[in-house]
Amino acid sequence: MSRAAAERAEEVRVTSGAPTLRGCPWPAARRAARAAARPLPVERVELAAAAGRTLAEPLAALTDLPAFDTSAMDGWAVAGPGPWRLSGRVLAGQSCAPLADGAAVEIATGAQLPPGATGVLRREHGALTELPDGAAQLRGEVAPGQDVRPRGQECGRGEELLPAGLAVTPAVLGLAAAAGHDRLAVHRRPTVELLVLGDELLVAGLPGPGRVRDALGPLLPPWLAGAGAELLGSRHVRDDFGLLRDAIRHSPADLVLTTGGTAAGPVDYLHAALEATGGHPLVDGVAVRPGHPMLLAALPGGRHLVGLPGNPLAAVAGTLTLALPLLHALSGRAAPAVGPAEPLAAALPGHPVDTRLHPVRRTAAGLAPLPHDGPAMLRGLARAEALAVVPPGGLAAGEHAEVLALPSA
Ligand SMILES: Nc1nc2c(c(=O)[nH]1)N[C@H]1C(S)=C(S)[C@@H](COP(=O)(O)OP(=O)(O)OC[C@H]3O[C@@H](n4cnc5c(N)ncnc54)[C@H](O)[C@@H]3O)O[C@H]1N2
Ligand code: MOO
Repeated sequence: MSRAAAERAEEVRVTSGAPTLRGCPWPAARRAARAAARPLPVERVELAAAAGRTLAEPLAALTDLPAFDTSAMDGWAVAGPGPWRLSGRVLAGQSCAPLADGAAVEIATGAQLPPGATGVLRREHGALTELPDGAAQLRGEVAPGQDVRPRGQECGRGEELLPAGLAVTPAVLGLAAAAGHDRLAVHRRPTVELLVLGDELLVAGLPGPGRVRDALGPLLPPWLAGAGAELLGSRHVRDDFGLLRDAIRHSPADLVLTTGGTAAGPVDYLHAALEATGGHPLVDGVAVRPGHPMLLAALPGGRHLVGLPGNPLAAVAGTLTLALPLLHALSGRAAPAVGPAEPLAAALPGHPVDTRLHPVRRTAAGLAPLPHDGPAMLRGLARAEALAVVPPGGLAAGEHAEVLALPSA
C-alpha cells in the first residue's frame, strides 16, 4: 500500500471512532480527554532520565531501610548500663567489632552500630574522665535504643513505597536511589508540537496597531513539561489553510496542540484542516467560559489534536480541561487529586448555562476572586493560585467552590 493509501485507510478508521461530544458539559469534557488515550509504552531508564516521567510500576524497596542499625547522632555507642570504658572509633561506612557490656566506642552519625550496642550517647550529653590505667571512662544517661535508627525502620525489603501512576519528582528519585534502584520503569514521555496560529502575533517587541504579542508561546511549554511531556517544537503557522493542514498532517507528535483558529472567523481554518487530515473530533466545543470553542480530536496514526482558543485565558481553560488530562492519560499518570471545595470570600457570578472558571487567591476570608479575568486577559491569572469552578447560576459569598490547581511548571 502506498503511503498516501495507508494514510487514507487510517483516516477512515479514525473517522469511524467515538461519537463527537458537541458543546458538552465541562466535567464530561475533562473525562472524555482523560479517556481518549491509553498510557504510552513502558521503558526502563536510569534515574536521571526518569525525572518528570511517570512510574509505570509500583516502587518497591530493594532493601530494608535503613539497611543496618544506624547511629542517629555523633557521640558514643554504648553497651549495657554505664559507666563505660571507651575504646576506638567507628565512622560512617566502616564496620566495627562487637561491644561487650560496659564498653563504649566513639561513633559518627550514619555509622553502623556495633553488634551488642544498646544505645547512643550524644557527644553533648556524655562526660569523659581518665581511668588509673590511662583509658577514658564515659558517663551519661542513655535509654535503651536511644538515638539508634533500627534496621527496617522506614521500610522492609520488598515493601511497596509508591504506587504506579505517580509523577517522578526529585523526591521520588531520591527515595528510589535510597531504596537501591539504578533504573525505573516509566512510561514513554508524550511528545507535543505546539502550533501557534495568527498572522497578527508578534514574538518580540511592542504590540502595535492590530498586532499583539504571542502570550501562549511563552506560557504553555513550562506547563507541558510539568505534565511530563516532551516539546518537540513550537512554531507559528500563518493563517493559511494548506499550511495548517500540512503542519497537522506531518506532525510526528503524540499531541498536536494548536492555539487560535478554533472559532468561525474568516481565517479560522482549524476545523477544515482537521477534516482534511482525517481527524475525528471527540470534543467539539465545551460549555465553559472562557474557552467554549476548545476542541479535542483523534488524528490518524493514533495521534491527538487539542485546539485551544486564541484568547489567552480561554487557552488556559482549554489546557486544563483537555490538554493536561490527555497528557496525563498518555503518561499513565493518575489524575491530580481534587481538593475539597473551599468557601468564597466574595460572590462569583455564573453563566446562565455554562461552567465558569475564575482566577482566585486564597485569603483568610476564603477564595478571593481576582479582577482582570476577561478571556483576553492574563493579569488575574498571573496572580492566581487556582481557578474556581463556578457552576451555572453562580455562587454566593460563603458558598463553597471546587478549585482547579494551576499546573506546576
Ligand atoms: N461569531 C463568534 N465569534 C467568536 C466566538 C463565537 O462563539 N462566535 N467565540 C469567541 C470566543 S469565546 C473565543 S475564545 C474566540 C476564539 O477564537 P479563535 O480560537 O478562533 O482565536 P483567534 O480568532 O485566532 O484569536 C482570538 C483572539 O485571541 C488573540 N490571540 C490568538 N492567539 C494568541 C496568542 N498566542 N497570544 C495572545 N493572543 C492571542 C487574537 O489576537 C484574538 O484577539 O473567538 C471569539 N469569537
Ligand atoms: O472562550 Mo472565549 O475566550 O470564552 O471568550
